[in-house]
Amino acid sequence: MRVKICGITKPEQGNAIAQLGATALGFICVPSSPRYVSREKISALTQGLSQAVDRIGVFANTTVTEICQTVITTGLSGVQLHGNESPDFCQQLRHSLPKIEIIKALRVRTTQCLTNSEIYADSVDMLLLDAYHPHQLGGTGKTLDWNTLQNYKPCLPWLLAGGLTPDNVSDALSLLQPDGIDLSSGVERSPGDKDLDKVARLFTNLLAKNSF
Ligand SMILES: O=C(O)c1ccccc1NCC(=O)[C@H](O)[C@H](O)COP(=O)(O)O
Repeated sequence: MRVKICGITKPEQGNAIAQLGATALGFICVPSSPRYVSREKISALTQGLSQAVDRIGVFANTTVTEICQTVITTGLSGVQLHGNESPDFCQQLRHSLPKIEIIKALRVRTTQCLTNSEIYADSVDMLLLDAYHPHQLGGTGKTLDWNTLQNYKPCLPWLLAGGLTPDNVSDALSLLQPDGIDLSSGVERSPGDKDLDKVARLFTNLLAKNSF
């Protein structure tokens, strides 16, 4: 199972989290986020990382040009679209960056969002389900209603996000079988400052559940 830890801002924490077992690290490229990192910062954060670890840039409601420039200057391996990007936008991006993984995040407000996820079938590689918050795009610590996701069988691989912590991840994975999980605030001391003890506990709990 993929384990993505998002909102990395410190090189020593990114390296330690990769060593603990994360298969992907996420870098927030949304300027309004407290976890925002510039292109220069992303390059510094990814410099010593093993090539086996995916480097995902998280964008929201920006342009294809901005995303392409960031990917090219930093060497990101994937892009997560966390705003209101349409399938058409995702297609344009895929055309411009054919070798880059594209993850479309859906902030699930109603079960209709889950049905609508099919519209991305031909334009992205993976979906990420996150909790909806009226004023924040991501990193909210809010959980989804896992019960409503029990019959969710999307056409694409998917990541479960939203309020996951070392303590609740086993419960989530008892109910759901995502292709991976994504955590941010549940393994932090404060926004952008990851707590390595919490990350270690996450992997211990995943191993105990045979999910990793
Ligand atoms: O984390 C942010 O600050 C953020 C800001 C703007 C867009 C997306 C953002 N995060 C995206 C993520 O992938 C988070 O990991 C995801 O929302 C889950 O966060 P959490 O509920 O804190 O685990």
